[in-house]
Amino acid sequence: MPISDFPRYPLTFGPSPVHPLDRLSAHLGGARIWAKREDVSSGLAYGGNKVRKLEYLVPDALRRGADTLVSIGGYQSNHTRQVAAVAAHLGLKAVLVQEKWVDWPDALSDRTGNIMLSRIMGAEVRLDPAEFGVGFKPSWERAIEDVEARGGRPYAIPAGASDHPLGGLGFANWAAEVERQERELGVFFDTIVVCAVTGSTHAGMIAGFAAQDRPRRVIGIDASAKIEETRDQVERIARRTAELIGVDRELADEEIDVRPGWEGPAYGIPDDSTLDAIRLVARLEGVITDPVYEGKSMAGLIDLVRDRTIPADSHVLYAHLGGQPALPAYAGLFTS
Ligand SMILES: Cc1ncc(COP(=O)(O)O)c(CNC2(C(=O)O)CC2)c1O
Repeated sequence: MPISDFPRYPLTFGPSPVHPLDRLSAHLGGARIWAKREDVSSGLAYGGNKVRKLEYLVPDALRRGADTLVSIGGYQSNHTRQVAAVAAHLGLKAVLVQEKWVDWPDALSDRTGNIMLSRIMGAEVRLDPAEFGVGFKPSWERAIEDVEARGGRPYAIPAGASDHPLGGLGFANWAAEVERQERELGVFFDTIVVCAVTGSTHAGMIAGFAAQDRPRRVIGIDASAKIEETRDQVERIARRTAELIGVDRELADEEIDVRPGWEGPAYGIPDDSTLDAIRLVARLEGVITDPVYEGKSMAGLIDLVRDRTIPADSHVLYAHLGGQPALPAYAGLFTS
């Protein structure tokens, strides 16, 4: 059924803003670059892309009578922080498993940034030594069982709210919102660039745009350093979401477009291109990106515009998905 028929619990202030990045565009001398700002779309603890996804999971959780949202991420997960915020907003509890996804030499990485915010919002934060991986983890399954054992009613939200039957709907709806904003702005974004890790942001966009008439490229920039796993996750969720919202055709293989935007050694570790991208867009536009996610997708965007993979006559829309609250955990990178 069409995306508009799915129950949605509004958690944003309305459509996220779309605005041009004219100084960055001029600096690169190619395509006209615009940004759509999920980082300033909600009043819930600095927002971000997961609020969009949770708009479609919350009705399901409330319908099931859940009293505790249970999710998982790394120590500096933006996703679990957003789960904590939505739980607080709804009067629910939150149990968050925070695994050691990043071997980062900052002593405060499990006590500042996102994880600090989750504690301030009253979430039960469980540190776990397990390494990076976006699949279903034993630590998360134990947390669900523990909530049940103490008489609670858990609602299980996987990493990034991605590998969930409703995980792609948030950004399928985002695609419909973009189409409405294009009419208001009098522009058509032939290319979208978005960061991908657990995959349902990119996947939802692919499915949502496939339901529209005009074709466009939706390029995912992998930030996991496990690009084949990311591509598989994006493809599976995109096909499942397209079927769910009634797209009347099969997605073509080339619509699952995931690319490496950086050459870092592992998830959560920024490389020089990431740091260069963070500083460039901050100094040209006053727009802040982070070393784990958006700095990498911004690095990918810059490369694609510079090498004209995105043609000079394009209008490209950069999806800014948030991530700034993790910056204090990487403060050592920005001492000058
Ligand atoms: C700021 C930001 N930008 C992009 C992404 C990637 O989105 P997907 O997981 O939907 O692919 C995240 C995810 N973050 C995860 C988290 O635990 O925070 C799910 C990995 C993100 O937080």
